[in-house]
Amino acid sequence: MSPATPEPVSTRPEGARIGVSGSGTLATIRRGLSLSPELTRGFGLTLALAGAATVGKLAVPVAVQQATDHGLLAEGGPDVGHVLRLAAVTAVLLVILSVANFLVNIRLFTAAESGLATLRTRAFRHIHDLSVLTQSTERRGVLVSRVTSDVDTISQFVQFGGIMLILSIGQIVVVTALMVLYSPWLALTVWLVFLPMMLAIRRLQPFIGRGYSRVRERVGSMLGALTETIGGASTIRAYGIQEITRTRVGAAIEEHRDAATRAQWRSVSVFTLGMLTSGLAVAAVVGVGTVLVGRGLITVGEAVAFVFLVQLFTQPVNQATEILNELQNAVACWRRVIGIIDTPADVADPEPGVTSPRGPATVDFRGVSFAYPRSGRVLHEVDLHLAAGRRHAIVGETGSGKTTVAKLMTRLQDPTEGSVELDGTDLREISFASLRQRIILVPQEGFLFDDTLAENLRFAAPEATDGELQAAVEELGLADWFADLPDGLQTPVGQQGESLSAGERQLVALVRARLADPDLLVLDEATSAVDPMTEVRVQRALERLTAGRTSVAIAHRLSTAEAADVVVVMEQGRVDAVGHHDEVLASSQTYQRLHASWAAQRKDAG
Ligand SMILES: Nc1ncnc2c1ncn2[C@@H]1O[C@H](COP(=O)(O)OP(=O)(O)OP(=O)(O)O)[C@@H](O)[C@H]1O
Repeated sequence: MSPATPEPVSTRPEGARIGVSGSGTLATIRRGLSLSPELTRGFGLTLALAGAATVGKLAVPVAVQQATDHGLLAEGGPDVGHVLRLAAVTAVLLVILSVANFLVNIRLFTAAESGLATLRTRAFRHIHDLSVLTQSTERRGVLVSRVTSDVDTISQFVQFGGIMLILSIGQIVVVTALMVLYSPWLALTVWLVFLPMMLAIRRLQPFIGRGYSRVRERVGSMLGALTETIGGASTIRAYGIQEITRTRVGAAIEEHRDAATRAQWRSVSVFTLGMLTSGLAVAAVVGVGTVLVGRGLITVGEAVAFVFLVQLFTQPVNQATEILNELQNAVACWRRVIGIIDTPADVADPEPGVTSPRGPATVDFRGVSFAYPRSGRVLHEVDLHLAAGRRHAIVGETGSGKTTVAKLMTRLQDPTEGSVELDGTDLREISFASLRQRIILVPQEGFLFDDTLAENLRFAAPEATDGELQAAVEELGLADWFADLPDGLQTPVGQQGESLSAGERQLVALVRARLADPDLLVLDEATSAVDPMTEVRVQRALERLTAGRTSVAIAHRLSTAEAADVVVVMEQGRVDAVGHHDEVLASSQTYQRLHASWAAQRKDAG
């Protein structure tokens, strides 16, 4: 089999896709609650307060019945005193009920906000623990939407829905009990009118739930499309592809609108059904109630109280349907957030991890093969030794596996087969903290945050004083560049460093690496051209940075390969040759080809 042919390999769950939890509704709620313990803390008291408030709602219909039967229609004429006393007691009860309601709301808000902040933090931290590869299987916007808008939806449900669902059911039971007490026949009438609607809603529920799940997915895709477009604004403008981009974003927004409209349609239909049923129930109560009063089976007060009771019955029935919608929606979101938390961190911090002692670093690849998910092998049984304190350059055609080697060396990914060792210890056994002290990857485009230069440098050494930052700059021979900056260390770098030139951003990355002071420095050499003055500065800084340190550069320039102590030539996922520039130039046809093409380019440029 030729090396270029992808071989089927049994892969570990490298870069596992971030999925959606597949557990059932109850299991999802249970898991969701266990991930945010604040949600259930003190729930008993909240429930008791809410229960008292619910029972308190019966005060009005009971007072109406009592006032009618024993006040207005009292034997011997209306008893105003009795009615006023009843009104006073009811008013006091209503004040107590309002205070209880207020406390319930405050307690729910507080619990929901702190519980969901915990969930957000957990999900966010876990995204960070996932391998770069896993992260890149999802569009960034989709992940953002899971941590933000999905958690918001859960929050809406948890704040009101959860407890309201319990209370609504409680209210239906309590109201039914009072109705049966007043008149079993009228109670039966109300239930008979509502029963078909309740059954219909049960059948419609899954349908509504699916609608909301689709809305959540579309929110994620829409955010994904929007963040990509905003992040790639300059490329879009440069290639004049605004129209295509607008169409893509437009399509995502349109799909969301469509899904949201459908979901709302379903939910409004159920709501309307509820309204219609409650109207019919009142009509039925008035009709049947009049007959029953006429036959002397119930009192006038009881009949009037029933109109209020129907309302107290309708409200939770309608509310319960709405809350069930919200529940479906929240469970869909919970599944998505739990999906993040349950995605295995395939590049995990070992427990307990070994601390690798500082000092000159050697690296060994032993029979390393690697396959990306859904790709064939891209590295084939690579054996490689990198000697301490030497400058290495990895060269090869595009796609030959240079970056993959760098990712394995820095443990951004683990090998599918074989092992990578640092001073004889498998990288998988070394704690992240120790690894990050010893190995640093300087990417082509180091990420800069929208802050000052000093704060961006401090990402490598949070404790560093301004003096130490300044010293690092000087050590790399960049004092002249620094002197040119308008505000020195306090110069703002702009969003993603856009206020600096590409070359200056490379310099910042090198100073960061100097501050981190690793034993092994892995450099993805920048391919973007910079002005000659900055180029000289970059080269000078690189020379100083790599002096006496084990370094590996993914070399895109002939000069880097020529200046290295050791050149590693990659060819279609295998190591083709290792040696000094002169040696590999003599022995490797791949290197000869690369060299010839570089030399031609240099001649053209000159
Ligand atoms: N995330 C990924 N998923 C699937 N395949 C990938 C992924 N990243 C890289 N590859 C494939 O792995 C192979 C090696 O890629 P790698 O980036 O290591 O090559 P490279 O030599 O660094 O290339 P370049 O010089 O263009 O950066 C290529 O065939 C590439 O298409």
